[in-house]
Amino acid sequence: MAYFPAFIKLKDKKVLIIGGGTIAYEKLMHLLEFTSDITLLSKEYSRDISNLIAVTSLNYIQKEYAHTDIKGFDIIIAAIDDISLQEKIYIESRSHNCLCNCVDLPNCCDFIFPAYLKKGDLTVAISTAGTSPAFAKQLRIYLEKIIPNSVSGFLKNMKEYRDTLPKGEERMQFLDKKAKEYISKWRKNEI
Ligand SMILES: C[C@@]1(CC(=O)O)C2=NC(=C\c3[nH]c(c(CCC(=O)O)c3CC(=O)O)Cc3[nH]c(c(CC(=O)O)c3CCC(=O)O)/C=C3\N/C(=C\2)[C@@H](CCC(=O)O)[C@]3(C)CC(=O)O)/[C@H]1CCC(=O)O
Ligand SMILES: NC(=O)c1ccc[n+]([C@@H]2O[C@H](COP(=O)([O-])OP(=O)(O)OC[C@H]3O[C@@H](n4cnc5c(N)ncnc54)[C@H](O)[C@@H]3O)[C@@H](O)[C@H]2O)c1
Repeated sequence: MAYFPAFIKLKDKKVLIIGGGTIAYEKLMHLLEFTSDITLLSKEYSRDISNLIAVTSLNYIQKEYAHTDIKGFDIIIAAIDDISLQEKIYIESRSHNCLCNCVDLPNCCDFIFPAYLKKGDLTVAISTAGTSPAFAKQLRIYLEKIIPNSVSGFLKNMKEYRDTLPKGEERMQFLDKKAKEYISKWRKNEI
């Protein structure tokens, strides 16, 4: 079954990434765009992660994972190169009030990472339900090219209208017309 697309507010959520290699770094870079309350736990850290730790105030613990290390975290990402440990962490997470993502085991994921692009307040997220992460990535690259950067300014104006115009049918029609006009200009390469 496909995954329900939702946008999660990470404010006040404690995130734990277990693992300090290539994939942990990728997940970390994506999460850092949305929250800074991230703790890393790993036996060893890659050069990229070590460099980041040196210049930011990321919490990190250098140790082998032990049962109960996930306690107190709301979101767990098991990014170790040990599939049986990923499964153990997932099973353990069932008795905690948290969401778990295991990077090798789609069946042991309460949520999966989409490929996404951000332009101002626009976020476009792409999932293939785990069928082809490579395709999700390439589609993201394509959409990044075709979605105009001006969309962030356009959305700022739309926010201003919503904040100032009185709610109701008239405002709804006005906003719909503005959105339609923007997309129509975009399609004619006029922006
Ligand atoms: C989108 C993206 C987001 C991100 O990482 O934040 C993401 N994977 C990305 C890249 C990527 N991952 C892989 C390749 C190699 C080519 C290929 O296999 O296609 C590439 C391409 C590359 O790196 O170039 C290999 C891979 N991935 C998973 C497995 C395990 C398995 O499938 O069993 C294996 C096999 C490992 C092995 O080889 O053994 C699993 C998952 N990967 C997901 C997300 C989730 C499903 C997303 C969806 O709905 O499609 C899910 C289920 C879980 C999760 O990670 O949350 C990010 C692109 C970001 C971007 O650039 O925009
Ligand atoms: N989901 C995805 O998008 C995706 C994409 C490609 C690969 N993968 C999978 O992700 C996994 C990780 O890949 P990688 O390239 O980051 O590996 P890596 O070897 O670069 O990193 C593994 C990290 O896990 C740490 N680690 C291992 N066992 C540990 C333990 N018991 N306690 C604490 N830390 C421990 C290591 O110290 C290391 O930092 C692989 O199994 C790979 O198949 C997932």
